[in-house]
Amino acid sequence: MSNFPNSVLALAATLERGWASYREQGVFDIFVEFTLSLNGLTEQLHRLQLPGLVRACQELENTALSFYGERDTHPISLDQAVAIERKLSVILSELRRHETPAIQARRVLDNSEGKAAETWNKPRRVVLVSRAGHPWSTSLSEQLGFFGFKPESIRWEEQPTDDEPPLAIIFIPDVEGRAYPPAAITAIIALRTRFPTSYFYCLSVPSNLQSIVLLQRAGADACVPVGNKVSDVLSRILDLVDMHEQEMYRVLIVEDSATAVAHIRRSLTQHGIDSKAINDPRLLLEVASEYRPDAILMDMYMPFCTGVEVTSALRQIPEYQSLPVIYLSSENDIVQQVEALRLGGDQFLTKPVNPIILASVVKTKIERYREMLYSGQHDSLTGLFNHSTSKLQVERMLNAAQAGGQLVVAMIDIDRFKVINDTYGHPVGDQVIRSLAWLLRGRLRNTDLVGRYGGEEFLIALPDIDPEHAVRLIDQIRLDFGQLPHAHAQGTLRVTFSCGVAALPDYLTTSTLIEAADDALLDAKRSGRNRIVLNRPTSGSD
Ligand SMILES: Nc1nc2c(ncn2[C@@H]2O[C@H](COP(=O)(O)OP(=O)(O)OP(=O)(O)O)[C@@H](O)[C@H]2O)c(=O)[nH]1
Repeated sequence: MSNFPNSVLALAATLERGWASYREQGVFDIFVEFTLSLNGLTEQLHRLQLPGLVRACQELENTALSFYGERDTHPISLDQAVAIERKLSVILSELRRHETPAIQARRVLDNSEGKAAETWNKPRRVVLVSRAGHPWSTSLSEQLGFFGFKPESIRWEEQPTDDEPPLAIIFIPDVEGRAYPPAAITAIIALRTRFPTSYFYCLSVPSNLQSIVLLQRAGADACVPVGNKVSDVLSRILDLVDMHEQEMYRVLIVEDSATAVAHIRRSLTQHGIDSKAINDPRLLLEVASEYRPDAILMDMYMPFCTGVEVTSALRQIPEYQSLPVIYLSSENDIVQQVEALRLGGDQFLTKPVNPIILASVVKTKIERYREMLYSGQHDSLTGLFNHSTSKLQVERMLNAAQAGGQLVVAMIDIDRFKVINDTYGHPVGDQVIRSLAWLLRGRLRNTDLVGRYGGEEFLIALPDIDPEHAVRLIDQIRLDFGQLPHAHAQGTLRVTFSCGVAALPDYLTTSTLIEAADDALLDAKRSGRNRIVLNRPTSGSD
């Protein structure tokens, strides 16, 4: 399990220990603890974008919850314990199996110059299953390969040779829109049994409940309806492995009671939520600007001032206007509670707070808050950072680069894009933009910035790499993009892009770096397009 973050390893170990001690003592409270840590593990896996493992954990959670009962129904029966144990051991052994770097979405960049190997987005294995080789299998395989996946095509009756669970299995029926025949269901069950944690897609499923239920029972996670195009399927798979790993939720607790803090932090940790506590509200702004919380748990009555006063002051500061604030108090007076909410709080929880309610309120508030932040910072067509956030990110990367550090900025623009729109229509143009976004996201490291700077223009920034190395890397992406077939009503078309590059220390500020990359892009366009130009000033810097 060494490649998982420590928090996942710790939760998995807690889960295993928790179950062992429940089996020994059969006590209800230990069973509750066990389900709590299971929920925490599910959250963590969700954040790591491991849908198969999430699914397995959710199934176990459902089974455990169905045996929850009351204090006097514990210990549960042997049959029930065995049912839990079977599911638990699948999860734990799958976690251990991921010792290989497969889950890390990293790829080792070519190491031809004897440089230390750098970790890049690793291609992920996707198994395509069809009976006698299907045109979709060939086309999906080709496209997946372009986006950095490792496709493997097999027949219904075959099994993949590699024991490592693939990221996804895609089952393709012979005939579109017909109920899956028994032989297909048998093949799905066999694959699902062997790879319980891979994400399982069944394509061209007729839109009737009977077919969908049958496939779900056999093990399908997603039934893709008839009529979906290859690009729709591809987009689902790319969404599945969105390389941007979610950061842990962060909660700042403002509470003067050390006992209450310990209690709250314990509940949050069990749900995979990070927290920090301060006992003096006067420290709030300083700590918040450094810790960047996703929510604040605010005690109502503290020695220096009340939680309501702090919250209404916080709401005066633009960057904290929509940060969720949840009050904690033993206040039972409804009028006081309503007033507290009117003055800027989002929710009121009465102490002592039930740990499950606390975690679920915190998670719901944070999810909404992050969604709101996400839509303000991302472009809806590609999911990439939008113009202003991309610039802000370059600024951050620049600040993070230590003296003598490296940062390469590149501006990419699709060639003759107007002609593509005019000839094939806007939807085809949109798909070309999305394809380039996917390709860049799949090929670059998690630490690199990929933003949509304008209509058909992308801004990327790569830290810790020298300009020549970055140019070679982007140039390879350029060559591969030029080979990518884009579907339109009459067939496929090929598209190219041009790119301009500038780097530290030739240019030292965000605006000069971007301008220099833009100038180089203009040179690339002027000198014939479909090329990359590095802006290297002959003397000095800006
Ligand atoms: N389909 C689609 N088109 C867009 C989008 N945003 C901008 N465009 C179009 O992109 C085209 C950009 O065209 P130009 O700036 O003239 O450049 P070009 O045709 O790519 O030519 P060169 O850059 O000189 O190679 C315009 O026709 C815009 O309408 C978008 O989100 N979707």
